[in-house]
Amino acid sequence: MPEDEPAIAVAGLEKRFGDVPAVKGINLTVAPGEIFGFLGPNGAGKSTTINMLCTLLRPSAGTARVAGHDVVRERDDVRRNIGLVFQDPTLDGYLSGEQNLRFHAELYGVPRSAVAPRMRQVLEMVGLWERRSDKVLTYSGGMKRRLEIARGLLHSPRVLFLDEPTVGLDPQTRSSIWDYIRELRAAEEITIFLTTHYMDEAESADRIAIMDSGTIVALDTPEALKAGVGEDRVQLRTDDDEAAIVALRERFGLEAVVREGAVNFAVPGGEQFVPRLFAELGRPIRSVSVSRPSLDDVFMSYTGRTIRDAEGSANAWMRMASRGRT
Ligand SMILES: Nc1ncnc2c1ncn2[C@@H]1O[C@H](COP(=O)(O)OP(=O)(O)OP(=O)(O)O)[C@@H](O)[C@H]1O
Repeated sequence: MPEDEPAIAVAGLEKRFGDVPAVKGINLTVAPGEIFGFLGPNGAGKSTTINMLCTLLRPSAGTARVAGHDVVRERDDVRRNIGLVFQDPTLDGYLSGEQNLRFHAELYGVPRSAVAPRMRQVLEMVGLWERRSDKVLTYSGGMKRRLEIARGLLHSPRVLFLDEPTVGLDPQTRSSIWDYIRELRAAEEITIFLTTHYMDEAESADRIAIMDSGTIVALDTPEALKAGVGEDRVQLRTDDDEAAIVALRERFGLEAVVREGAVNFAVPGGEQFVPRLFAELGRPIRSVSVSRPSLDDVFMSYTGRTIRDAEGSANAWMRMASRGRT
């Protein structure tokens, strides 16, 4: 791959399943060595996009180049240069960790003399070298995910695709998987493209794209996206929330809602606003907290929904759809 070629370059990429436009003409470029997060609720089109980039699905229109090769015309070159860790585990539980990796090395034609040293390197990287001879069915969920990451790296790919690498894992294991992802980038200089619907995880990416209903609605660094929201979040605890909401509207022209047992609203320069709030609200205040916008707020500002609401409606839709089929 030439030095200045992006690791991933996507232009006008589309995928339709019959009448369903799953991906509606997206554009993005990922630089070599970047950790790029692809974020969005269920059904947004993340997996469809990643499947096209990995050559597992043929685009309906547009182009995508990965590691310097076209995903349609140079499929085998793309495949040789990418590693995949997908949502559904594909490890063989009756084989040891080491045997699972050997099998993969053969599939990918890793030169025989390179297999043993590389296997040790990747197993040490994910902290599984000591457990390499144990059957995979004795591993915890986090260990299995780490083994899959090691396997995805075995043939030294230029780009590693991780589709929801931490889904279903507890918060501690999720954070340790992220530690591995960051170490990996430092150690291997590879590009990492991952999907997630955990907003807190997306903070760890260099840049993120937020996808909703088949389109990219925002793409930037997490910091820039949050700064773009512009307003801070204020949580106010009072003895009479309804009266506080009326006072906020009448005195400051602010619209507030009750959420998590407190009055919530957004205002530019939240910290500077607090003294005015105490002086002018005209209602007793028990406590106030101010926070910077989160990626949840970014998602809200671009889509008008929280990611959880978006998932709720997608799930409700899927339940309806599956009832419709019976
Ligand atoms: N093989 C398929 N046939 C028909 N429709 C599909 C197919 N695969 C995906 N879709 C539809 O395309 C849309 C995007 O789905 P996709 O799986 O890419 O979303 P996602 O963002 O990855 O969601 P999740 O987080 O649930 O994996 C959805 O409406 C889905 O129902």
